[in-house]
Amino acid sequence: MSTPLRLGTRGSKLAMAQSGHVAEALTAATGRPVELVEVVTAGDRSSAPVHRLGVGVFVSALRDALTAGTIDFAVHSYKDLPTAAAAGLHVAAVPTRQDPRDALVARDGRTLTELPSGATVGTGALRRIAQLHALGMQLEVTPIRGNVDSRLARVLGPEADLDAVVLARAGLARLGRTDVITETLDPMLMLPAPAQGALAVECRADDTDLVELLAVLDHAPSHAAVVAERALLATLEAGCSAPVAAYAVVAEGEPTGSGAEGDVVQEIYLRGAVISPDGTRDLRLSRTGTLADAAEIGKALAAELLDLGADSILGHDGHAGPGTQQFGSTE
Ligand SMILES: NCc1[nH]cc(CCC(=O)O)c1CC(=O)O
Repeated sequence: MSTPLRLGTRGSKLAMAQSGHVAEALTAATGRPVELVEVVTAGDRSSAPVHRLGVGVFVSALRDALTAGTIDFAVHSYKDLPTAAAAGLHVAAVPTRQDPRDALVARDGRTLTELPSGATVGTGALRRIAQLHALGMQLEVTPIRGNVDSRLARVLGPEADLDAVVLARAGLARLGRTDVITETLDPMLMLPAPAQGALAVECRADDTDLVELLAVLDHAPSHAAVVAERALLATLEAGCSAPVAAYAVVAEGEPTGSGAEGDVVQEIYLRGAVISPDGTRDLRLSRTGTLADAAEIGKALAAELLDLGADSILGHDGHAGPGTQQFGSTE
């Protein structure tokens, strides 16, 4: 029996669930045993709003452990990874992505359109806050943080103080809690975060045997979708807590004309959005291309959004943007 591979993971229920799935899948595919090693990150220790903690709060300690060699590989929620490449590290696989859409969990089984004006909706992400305001439903959007259970308790628990919360469907799915969802939100209304629902399996770039081994976990269409979404995010120079949304769908396109073999080309459809936190400015565009051009599609869509003024929404042009305004109050 070979020595177990050490898989570094955050200790939250969600992180443990997703790392456990990856460990099982790797052992099933390769026969290699995997042990989970818990690593505490700054994001776990602080209860400040995520957009105040800075990029990478959930991943830096895991990456430090990888670099130091105390773990062999790590599983991250891909949307929590900063877009800047990490020196010496490599994303060796993106497993099949979960449904990336956001979910509404509301009292009395309500859907979004059934929420009365003034209904209180909790969410921590600027992207969701912005899109909830953009609906023009006069919702009272309340910033919340914490793990999935504590967020659900704000609606479902004995001390419930909110009418609804919005959170990633993927997180609920990994915890086996999709039963509480009252509506899975249409991406045309609530476009997900870049890479939401996807995992990144990361190891040291020079650990070539492991890079090769982990590749069995990769799902090419999921990987390409994430590449397109994150190219958009990186080109906008925005982080995981910016009011930027992107969602790529990979589908088989029309067979290309003459090919006797009837080549089926995989097409990628990317939609991106930049929304001001108060919802008054809302830029949304989409674009299609081939799978091989995933990164270029993301960059091109970001360039189009910048042409429309995304910069001023993101605060890169010296005007007030998310970095310079105050959020966190009940708007
Ligand atoms: N920002 C927190 C976070 N990071 C990853 C997930 C779970 C969903 C995923 O893996 O994309 C969540 C919870 C949420 O957004 O509700």
